[in-house]
Parts: sequence; C-alpha cells; structure tokens
Amino acid sequence: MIQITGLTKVYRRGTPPAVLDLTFDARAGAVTALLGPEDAGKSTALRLMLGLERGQGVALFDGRPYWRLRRPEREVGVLLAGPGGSGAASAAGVVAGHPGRRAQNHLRMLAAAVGVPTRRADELLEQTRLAAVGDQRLRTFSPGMHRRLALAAALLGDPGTLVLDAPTDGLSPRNAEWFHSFLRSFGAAGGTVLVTTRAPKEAAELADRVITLDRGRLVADQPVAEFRRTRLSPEVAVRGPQMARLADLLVGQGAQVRRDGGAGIAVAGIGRTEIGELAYRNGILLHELADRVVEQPAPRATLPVASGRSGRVRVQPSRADSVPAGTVPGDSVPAGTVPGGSVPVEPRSAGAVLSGQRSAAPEPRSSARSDAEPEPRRRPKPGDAPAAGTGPASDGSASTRPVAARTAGAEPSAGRPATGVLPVAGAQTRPGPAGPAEPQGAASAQQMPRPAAEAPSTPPPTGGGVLPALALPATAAAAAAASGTSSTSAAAATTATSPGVGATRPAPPESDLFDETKPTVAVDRLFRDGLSSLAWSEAGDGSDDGNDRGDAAPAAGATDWREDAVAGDLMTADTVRLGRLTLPTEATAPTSTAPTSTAPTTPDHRSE
Ligand SMILES: Nc1ncnc2c1ncn2[C@@H]1O[C@H](COP(=O)(O)OP(=O)(O)OP(=O)(O)O)[C@@H](O)[C@H]1O
Repeated sequence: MIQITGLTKVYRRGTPPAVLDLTFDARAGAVTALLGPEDAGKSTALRLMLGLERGQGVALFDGRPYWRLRRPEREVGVLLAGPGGSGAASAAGVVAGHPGRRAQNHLRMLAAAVGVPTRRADELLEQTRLAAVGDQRLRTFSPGMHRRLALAAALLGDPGTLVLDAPTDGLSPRNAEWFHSFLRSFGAAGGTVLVTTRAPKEAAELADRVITLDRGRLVADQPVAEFRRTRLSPEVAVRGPQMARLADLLVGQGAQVRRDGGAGIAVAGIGRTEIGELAYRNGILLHELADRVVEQPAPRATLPVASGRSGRVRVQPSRADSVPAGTVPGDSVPAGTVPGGSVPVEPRSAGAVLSGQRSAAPEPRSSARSDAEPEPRRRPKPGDAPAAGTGPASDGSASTRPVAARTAGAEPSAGRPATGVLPVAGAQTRPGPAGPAEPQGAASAQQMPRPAAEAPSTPPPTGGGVLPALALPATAAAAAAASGTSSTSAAAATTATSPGVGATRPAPPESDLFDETKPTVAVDRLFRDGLSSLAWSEAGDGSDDGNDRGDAAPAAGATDWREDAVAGDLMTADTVRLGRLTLPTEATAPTSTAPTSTAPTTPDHRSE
C-alpha cells in the first residue's frame, strides 16, 4: 500500500506548485491510476514519492518512506518515463539499457545487481514475452519491447508494489493492452500498482481507482465505476444522408442529439439497437452506427489566491479544551468537496462539451466519492473526544476518506461550497488581537462554520481572483484538533479557498504563497494513522533546507518521537513538521452556519 500525504513541490519560488498538497492512497490488490493532462504533475508526484525530487509531504510504502526501505528494489518496482517525459515522443526514450547489449545479458546483469538468481531474469523475459528476442541487442528493440524489458527489470526483485509513469504512452494498442492485463493481474494477485496516465479511457480500462490531478492538485478520487459514470459518456455515432429526419425522430423518443461533423449525429440516451430499428422502420439509410465513449472534462482545480498551501499553516500543540463549540470529530464533509481538502473545483457541466441539445448529464464531480468507506480507526490519544461512528477499515486504507457524493443532476450551486456561509480567509478569519498569535491558516480553519452541505446555497461571491469557498467542513480542522489530529490540510484548504466576502486583508503576494521555506504539509492523517502520540510543536524557525532531519525538538509534554522508528522517519522526513492544530478558544461558528445537530457524521475529519 502506498500512502501519500501532502506532497507538494514548487520548482521555482513565485511559480505555481507543480504538485500541491497531494494526498491519496494506492491500495494493495488494486490498480490506482494517477490521471491528468500534460503538466498536471503526475511525474513530479512520483519523483517526490521516490525521493528523486525534493519537496514536501510524505509517501509511505507499506508504512515506510522509500528511503527507509531496506531493499527498495525488492519492495517497489519503478518504471519512470524517459528523458523528455512521457508521451509518444519519449517512447523511444524509455530505453531499457545500453543499445549494444543483448536483452538477456542486460537483464541478467541487473539481476546480479539486485541480488537475485539469473534464472529470475530468464523467467521475467518469458513473462514479458521477450524470451524469443533475448539475444537481440537493445538497439533493435521497439518502444514496446523496451518498455516490457524495463518492466521486467522493475520486477526483478519481486516487489509487491509497482510505480509506473505512463507505461503505455506511445505504445501500440497491442502493447498497451498487454501492459494493462499484466498490471491488472499484478493487482489482482495482491500487489499495489500506481500508474500514471493522461488518458481517461485508459484509466477507466486499467484502474480500480482513479485519482485525477489538475495543475498539481487532486480534483477527484473515485472508484472506477464512478469515474466512468462521471467522466465517460456513452453515445452512438450515426451517419447517413437523412440525419435531420432521424434526429427529429430520436428527439421525439427522448434522446439527446447533437451534430457530429457534416453528415453525422451523436446520440445519447438511446441505444444503438433502438436507433437502428427506428431508422429501419422509417426507411432512413444509415452509413454508420457505432457505439463510442466521449470523455467529459475533468474537474478543474482553482488556483489558490489567498493562501492555498498547507505550508502556510503552521501547526502547534493542540489544546483539547479549545475546540469551538459544536465542532465534533467526524463532522461530515459536504457533497462535492475535494478529497484531500485543499482545492476547490469549478464544477463543469457535461454540457460544456456537448451541445445544448444534450440533456443534463451528471457533472464531473470534484470528489464525488460515492463509496464512502469506513475510516481506519486512529490510535486514540489521551484526551481525545470519542468520535462516534468511527470504525476501523478493513485494510487500514486512508483512501477511505469518505466524501459525501453529490447526486447526479444536482445544481452546481448545491454541490458547490456555500460560500455565503463560510467565513472568509481574509481579515474575518484572521486571529484578532485577542486571539493567540496563531498562524493564520489555522485560525481561519478553526473559524469555519458547518459544512456547506447543510447550509443554504448562496451565490458565490464574485470579484477578481475570488474563489469559491471550499466545501470543506470548517469543523474539520477543529474536529481534527478535538480528536487529537492535526488538520493542516483542512486549515490550509479553508484558508486558501474561502473567498473574500467581507475580507479586508489582501491576499499575500503570489510569490509568498508557495514559499518553500516554511513547509508544513498535511499531517493530519499521520496522526490519524497511528502517530497521534507524536505531536510536537514546530520548533525551528521554519526554514527548510531539505536536510534538517530531526532538528526540531519535541515540545514540552510531547511524546518522545524517537521511540517509534516509523514515526521517527516521518518526523525527520525532510519537510514534514508534525504538530497539532491549536484552536483559539474564542473561535466560534458564525450564526449563519447550518445547525450542527443536522450534521451527518462521518468518521473522517479530512475527507474534504
Ligand atoms: N525539473 C523541472 N524544473 C522545473 N519545472 C518542472 C520540472 N519538472 C517538471 N516541471 C514542471 O512541473 C509541472 C508538472 O510537470 P510533470 O512532468 O510532473 O507533469 P506530468 O503530469 O507528468 O506531465 P506529462 O503528462 O506531460 O508527463 C509542469 O508545469 C512542468 O513544467
């Protein structure tokens, strides 16, 4: 299992992050696709996970960071894109080895390096259907053969986890299909597979779970069935000389019809057989009648303008008694919120792609996780408030963050964060003079009211650069604190995305938004996943040279983090500052919020 928490990468100060607060799990026994268009940050995310790139966040492979794996090649098989990135252009760039070396020798040499017998290399040549060309030099290999040989190399140590960057990009359909079936089998046999792709159709075909990235942000985390429903629309392509007549008939039958090229129409809502029969009964000649799948646009991440980065939120030792009234652990996440809790999305209508003739299709949802699963039980902390409804997950998967699913056809405003009921990330939510000298992000989060799901939907504020408020439960951070978990991600998200209704404080300059020198990533689930006893305040000056492992001293009263090896890893990981959110005692929910008693309870505090 791979657990990703708060991965963040800013290549250059003042530029938007390539990856921002990315949090998700790739479970064992399943294929997880990291989907996104070009430059979405997929490769960067993988490089961060593998320690090939410096950044913020934590990636755990079966509970350990990559750099702590004793024999990484025996635990994680890696296939990264070649120079120049993924895609057809680089397909040839994913060269398995020296062009003058024969495939078998190449793999045997790698087997020796990994410390596995030669026969393992030969087995893998068989498995990857390269045995027949094992004596060929690599310069004669096609891109598909190179890719399969690279996969064989990744499998030498018989790892339980595979991390593959666009393994099928540029490959022939036959090679791609071979990869798909291999990876599916690997997952079905209990392995963990994390694979990136740009193609929604490939994700739908290959994966059990699809994580969608947009500009470095997670915008959806969906089981594949839901992904198919929201991102792929079946339709029927029809061509012939009498399409106008057929279109009238189809519309009369309740179908949605749009023009598709000169002599064609695309029909949704009625099957191919029915269309054919209708045409036949009415004497309409057809030249083409074919099923196809149309990709719907992905949810879009809204760039943060106020803060937007977990790194802006500093975490402090919590005060259990400072939880605002009415905030309880396990407050629900409103429908339509973004898993990961960091980025609001702009709901896009399916009609953005299809013509107005098309009836409302389910919108792509930013997060719509309809399969809300039980949250793994967090190790209880002293002083924790009992969290009703929390239960252990069968696999301890943190991807069980439940997010209330939006119902198909809901008005965008219903699913959208009810901005009117959320306090803003401006002055309104900044700690006042009477408040403790808390970090702004934390304070903002604390003062967030109830989830928008229960609140009356109000129009989002307008104005340049104003974002829709994130439908993150205001109580998430508070609940996290109440339950002994830190929800910096939540805090950051709320800070980042709450628009400026009544805000008087200007957003910090863009260059300050992604200041890598003050990184504190989402740490809530590190606590939730059993590290809650390790809270300590961020000691240091916030500087991060990427090498200051373990410099910060535990706060008074904090458990000695050195007692726990894994925790030690986390605590000393380059950029992670663990702590617990401190809530100002005066923080209260605004009266405009929905009554807390109506809040459905979910076991997760950061399913946002
Ligand atoms: N070494 C680098 N230096 C500066 N910026 C980089 C670097 N590598 C990636 N980026 C930027 O980070 C962003 C994400 O790039 P990344 O390669 O991770 O995207 P991707 O989703 O993998 O794209 P693709 O599908 O094209 O491979 C892009 O804007 C890219 O320009």
